[in-house]
Amino acid sequence: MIKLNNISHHIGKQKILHDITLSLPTAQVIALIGPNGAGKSTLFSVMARLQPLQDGQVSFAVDNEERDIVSCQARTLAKTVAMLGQDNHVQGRLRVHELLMFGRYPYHQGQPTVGDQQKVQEILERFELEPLAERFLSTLSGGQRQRVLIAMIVCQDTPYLLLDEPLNNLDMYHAGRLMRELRTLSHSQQKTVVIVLHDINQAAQFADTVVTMKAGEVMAVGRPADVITQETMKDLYNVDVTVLNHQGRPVIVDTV
Ligand SMILES: Nc1ncnc2c1ncn2[C@@H]1O[C@H](COP(=O)(O)OP(=O)(O)OP(=O)(O)O)[C@@H](O)[C@H]1O
Repeated sequence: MIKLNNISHHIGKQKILHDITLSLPTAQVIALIGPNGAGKSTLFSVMARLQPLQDGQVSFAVDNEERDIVSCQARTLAKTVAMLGQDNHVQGRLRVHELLMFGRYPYHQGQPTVGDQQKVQEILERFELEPLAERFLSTLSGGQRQRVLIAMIVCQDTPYLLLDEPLNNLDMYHAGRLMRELRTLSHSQQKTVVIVLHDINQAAQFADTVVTMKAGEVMAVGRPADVITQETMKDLYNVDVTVLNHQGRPVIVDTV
């Protein structure tokens, strides 16, 4: 469980997050949706301690223990939550398998073990990255680089993953593969995967829970069928949609 308690956040004089209180269940795929500028990335960076927590509390439950992000040691936090941001600058002179090994740093601290190598190999296979393993990052396409970055985050093997728009640059095949892989990780390895998505139909198809945000506030939390409605889409995005049903999950079509 992730517990967010009365989170508020300012940048300069502007209030970006307004008193967010939220409990997110364990072992689920949770989609965080909302319009540009709603505060989704800011919330993630506060949750992952990339920005200092100004107001409120954030904790991650691990083995009946609540890890508060303010008091948690850096190494413990790195074994608790991994985050993929939107702007990822990677050193181009690294090979793909070397970047994945970076994800193991909290465990090996610079001295990889056989176990770390096995983990990297497992993730290379799971994400169909073996053909790229020896390539330098600077030689990869945008989508390939994105897939490698996500694989590095998964190598970190944390119980909580925060992925900010992971489907950026991914084609239809790789987007679907990634969402299925994340669902498997979540349901079979009890990982909690929170994903910012702009593709509402991906959220509708793969999320167990959808959280909607607008203007720094959480508007709704629930199952896709309950949250992704004509009214919610109008309220969030000011678009008129038709909501269809496919195997019990909503599918939206822009009807403007
Ligand atoms: N460094 C900054 N300085 C000033 N304002 C900022 C800064 N970073 C973010 N903001 C503002 O905070 C608000 C929330 O931004 P944030 O990036 O969290 O939104 P988002 O929901 O992730 O948006 P998007 O879907 O466009 O990625 C926006 O109004 C943005 O302009």
